Amino acid sequence: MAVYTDVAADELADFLSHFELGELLSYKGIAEGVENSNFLLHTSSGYFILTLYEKRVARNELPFFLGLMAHLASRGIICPQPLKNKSGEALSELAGRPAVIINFLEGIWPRKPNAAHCAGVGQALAKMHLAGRDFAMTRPNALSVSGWRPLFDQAASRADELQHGLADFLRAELDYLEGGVWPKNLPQGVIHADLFPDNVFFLGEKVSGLIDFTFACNDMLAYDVAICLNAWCFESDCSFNVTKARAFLNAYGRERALSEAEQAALPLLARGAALRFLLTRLVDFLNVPPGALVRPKDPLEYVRKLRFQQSVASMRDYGVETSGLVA
Ligand SMILES: Nc1ncnc2c1ncn2[C@@H]1O[C@H](COP(=O)(O)OP(=O)(O)OP(=O)(O)O)[C@@H](O)[C@H]1O
Ligand SMILES: N[C@@H](CCO)C(=O)O
Repeated sequence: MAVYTDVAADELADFLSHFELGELLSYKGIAEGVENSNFLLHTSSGYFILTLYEKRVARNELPFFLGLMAHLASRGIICPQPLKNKSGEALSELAGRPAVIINFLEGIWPRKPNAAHCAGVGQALAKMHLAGRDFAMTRPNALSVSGWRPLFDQAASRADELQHGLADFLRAELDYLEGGVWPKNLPQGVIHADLFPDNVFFLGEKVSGLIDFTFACNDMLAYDVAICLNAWCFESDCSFNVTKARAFLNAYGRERALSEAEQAALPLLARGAALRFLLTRLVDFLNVPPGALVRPKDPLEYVRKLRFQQSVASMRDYGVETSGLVA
């Protein structure tokens, strides 16, 4: 459960008195997520989500996330909307943390995504990329290549506690990706940067909403595709599923065709994406704050995914003939 910061009932009731949300009936910490503290609120007006932003989120970045959610919604993307308090502000403070209340989205995230879910997320991701084109604010990706070495340095001395040789494996991959191979001239835009299954809600096999824009930023659009390829197209034993990859990539390509350069770069971007999540998971695994209610995610899952991506030569290994996707 991700609750790093506890909130007392009287403190919450006082906070809610600044909103037009009626009376607090009950609230509970949400048993999912690893980044921020989330609570489900039940008030006399309905259900809402309260997020207290934690370590990886700087307060001055919150207007970007909140503005993006409003922008995407105005372009037809279903995502939570921040609620304004009686003073007209969406961002306030609770228990010493930046705090936002958002509306509750219907749907559930898929515990075992199938090919239809993968197609759904492919289409939704491309639509989000298109909808983000005219969003005026920008935020650099703090967790792109230059952000990985500091994570590695935090974890290197203890990495082998998880797996013998892990520190050397990570160092070699980092040296490679930092060594000038990372693409520079691919199409850029607003990316979600964390569109894992637990951030995509479905009603049946239809996407009903995207959540958690905490890592959204400006970066290569194909990097977002690579993140999803890793997050959606492997089985629980970490074997790659070409049927899911084909469904995901083709659905993405029908909304926004990947250029030849993007396709050529995808295996490399997927290596980088695997390393990025491996590193944050490793740091989190080794540094669970005392008293926090959180279930850290498995770093070794991403070792296996990274090894697979290191073996990929081209889009064919993802089960896709390039012609259908080229811009
Ligand atoms: N708008 C919403 N409507 C319904 N449920 C929500 C909403 N926002 C969050 N949740 C619930 O809270 C959980 C955690 O939310 P979220 O993914 O934003 O947290 P996080 O700590 O930032 O997670 P992550 O580890 O994915 O970065 C979600 O899996 C979902 O169950
Ligand atoms: N989606 C991330 C956690 C949130 O950043 C992971 O699975 O490692």
